[in-house]
Amino acid sequence: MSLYCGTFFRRKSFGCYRLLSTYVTKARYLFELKEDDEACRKAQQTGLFYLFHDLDPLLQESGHRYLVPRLSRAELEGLLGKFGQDSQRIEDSVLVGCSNEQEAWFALDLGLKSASSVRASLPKSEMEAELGGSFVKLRQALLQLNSVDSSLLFTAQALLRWHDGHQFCSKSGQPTQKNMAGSKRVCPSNNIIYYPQMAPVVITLVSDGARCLLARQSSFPRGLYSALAGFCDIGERVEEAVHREVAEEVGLEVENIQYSASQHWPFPNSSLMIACHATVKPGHTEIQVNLKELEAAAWFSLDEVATALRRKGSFAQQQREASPLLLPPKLAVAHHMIKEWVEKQSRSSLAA
Ligand SMILES: NC(=O)C1=CN([C@@H]2O[C@H](COP(=O)(O)OP(=O)(O)OC[C@H]3O[C@@H](n4cnc5c(N)ncnc54)[C@H](O)[C@@H]3O)[C@@H](O)[C@H]2O)C=CC1
Ligand SMILES: [Mg+2]
Repeated sequence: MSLYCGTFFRRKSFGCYRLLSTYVTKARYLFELKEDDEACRKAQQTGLFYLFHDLDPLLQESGHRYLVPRLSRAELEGLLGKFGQDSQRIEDSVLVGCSNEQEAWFALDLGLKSASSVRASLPKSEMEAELGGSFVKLRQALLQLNSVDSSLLFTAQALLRWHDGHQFCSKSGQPTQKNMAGSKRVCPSNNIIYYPQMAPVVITLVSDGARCLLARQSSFPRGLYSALAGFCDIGERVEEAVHREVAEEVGLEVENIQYSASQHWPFPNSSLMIACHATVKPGHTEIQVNLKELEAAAWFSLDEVATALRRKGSFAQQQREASPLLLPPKLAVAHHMIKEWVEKQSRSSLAA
């Protein structure tokens, strides 16, 4: 195999060369690590490790941003040794990605409570002192992380949480075993395989052609409005879930459902957010808020939404300034949809 401008050439069985892009090579490598425990164990020798403590990632403050440190195998073994743990503990880690050069990345939680003494939760503050960083709640750190780091940490946290919650087979009650990469767990007594799961959620930005509908739950920060979101029911198509959720939450019927984007969202569990735009039937714009689900919902004009999008400063700052409308952070798919709607409306009002 030779490396050429980030692209691999691989000999095919019938003798000619086929071009494999860096992306394809990476995808095939990750697939191999998930399927082959020995290959994954080998990758742990040269890989890098993200650390967590009870699902909080290790971060280092740098000005107004957070950096995400990664430990080499030698550094991790040194740390474990200081806390009386041997390197076997490294096999609890889960695979979260790899570099273009096939350096595998893993996440390891050293703070989860476990009945076993070999899997003891290591003391948080002593580890922080040793590592020169802090284990920070991911939700709190969201706005100070870049999008690449946050996406990796979202995946890592979701996978670690899933393993923590699936230690036992729901049929036999026996302990399940993780494969080396952490892409599944198996019950040795009946061979049932458990795979990490995400719950599909539809999130819909409803428009009446001139305004868009935004809503808030009582748990949202003061002033924050977002698009309508809801978990898909079992057996439902995405379109059906969009129709039902909008009807349930604001009492409206929608049409012209258009897919926009998707996002993995780890809070409070792992959801696959499926973002769609939709319109209401002409003349049918009267909102009837379901107060069991929402605190308020309202139509907002292009001007109101565009002004809120342009506003700079943190949530806390905007709340202090009593901004009339706060929107979800850039990292959330809801922000992306609202921005997309503003751009489309602005283009059509210019063209008119
Ligand atoms: N990334 C983003 O831009 C946004 C993400 N979200 C996320 O979307 C998710 C769904 O939004 P909600 O309005 O709360 O949903 P929702 O409108 O379906 O209401 C939540 C209720 O649905 C029920 N439910 C059904 N299946 C569930 C499941 N698999 N997990 C948990 N609850 C389930 C529960 O009774 C729960 O109280 C939330 O986790 C929220 O964090 C919401 C808005 C924006
Ligand atoms: Mg909802």
